[in-house]
Amino acid sequence: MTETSPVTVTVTGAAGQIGYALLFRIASGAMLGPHTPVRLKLLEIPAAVRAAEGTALELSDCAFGLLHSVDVTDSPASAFDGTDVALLVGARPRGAGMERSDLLEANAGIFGPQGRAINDHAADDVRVLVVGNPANTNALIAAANATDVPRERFTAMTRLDHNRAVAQLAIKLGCPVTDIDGVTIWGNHSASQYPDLTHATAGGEPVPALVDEAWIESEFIPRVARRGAEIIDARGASSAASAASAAIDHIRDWIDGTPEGWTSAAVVSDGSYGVPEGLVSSFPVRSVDGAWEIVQGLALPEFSRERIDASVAELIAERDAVRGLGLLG
Ligand SMILES: NC(=O)c1ccc[n+]([C@@H]2O[C@H](COP(=O)([O-])OP(=O)(O)OC[C@H]3O[C@@H](n4cnc5c(N)ncnc54)[C@H](O)[C@@H]3O)[C@@H](O)[C@H]2O)c1
Ligand SMILES: O=C(O)C[C@H](O)C(=O)O
Repeated sequence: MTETSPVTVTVTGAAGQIGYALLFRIASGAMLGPHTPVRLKLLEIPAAVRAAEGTALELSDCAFGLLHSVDVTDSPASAFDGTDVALLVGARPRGAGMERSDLLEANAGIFGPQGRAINDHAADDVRVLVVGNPANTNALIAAANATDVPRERFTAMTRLDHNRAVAQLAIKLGCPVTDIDGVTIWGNHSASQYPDLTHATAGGEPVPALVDEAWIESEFIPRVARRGAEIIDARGASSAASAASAAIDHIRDWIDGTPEGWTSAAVVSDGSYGVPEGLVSSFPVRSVDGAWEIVQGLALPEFSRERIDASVAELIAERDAVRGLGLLG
């Protein structure tokens, strides 16, 4: 017997790779816990609705005790009706000959209307995670088009980068991932991101004393920042199960609180660490009482400052490009 009322979760791009890896874990209770029933709403473009309906048939066949219902639609208004948790996964991938500005414009055509639909139809306490790339700027667009929803409800995913960084460090040190704390991803979910080990610890020991700087600069940082490309190269498709797992980690921690230490998430900047207010940038964060808080007071050596500034400069350029196209509402 379940103990709480159902939570409505909307997943866009539900027929895609990440959607397929994500939906079954949500329905099994991995995201909202073993006592919370789930109403799933799957949003797809018309051409992929049939495939999403196939996924819905499989969800039914799993006989998940927590799965209250599954609706499939191509209408953002009905997909976000009453949504408590919105996972915006569906996005337009970069095609041959597309410039970055074309990609931003194509995605604005998706995230602007979805932001407005969230504004008009979602639950008052909706939480939004943007996974579809360029995730930070797509979240900025969605938030700008949801003027009645507090901006802190819009986030973008850098938890996959965070998890990659923790895993790479644990491999290097030959320790369990659970020994690692204090890792941060700063900036954009792109190759410009800064995976920062300055404040990291392993089993309580400061990491900078355990690994040499050359490894951090020439192996760790590029490996984590370019891991997406490494996966595409090996798999012939972009990361899907690991992205789905990171999305589940992000929402679970947002609702339940971060266990100890901190994690990374792209949240709307309040000006902390000199990141311009309003940009959706990755920070060290804790979730307290159901809200993300940026961890304050970390010292930033020059090496860190330069890398954060470089990634933030890319976010500013993306913001200015979409603003120039009139896409920020
Ligand atoms: N932030 C991260 O860490 C991270 C990690 C991995 C992938 N991604 C990004 O996630 C996105 C999805 O990846 P994927 O592998 O699932 O891609 P995919 O191509 O397999 O699936 C994308 C799905 O989105 C759907 N879609 C497109 N426009 C839509 C719209 N307007 N409304 C609803 N659905 C729509 C498509 O029909 C497709 O089924 C990509 O942009 C990818 O780059 C982000
Ligand atoms: O890197 C990519 O293009 C895909 C995705 O954002 C990833 O980080 O795996």
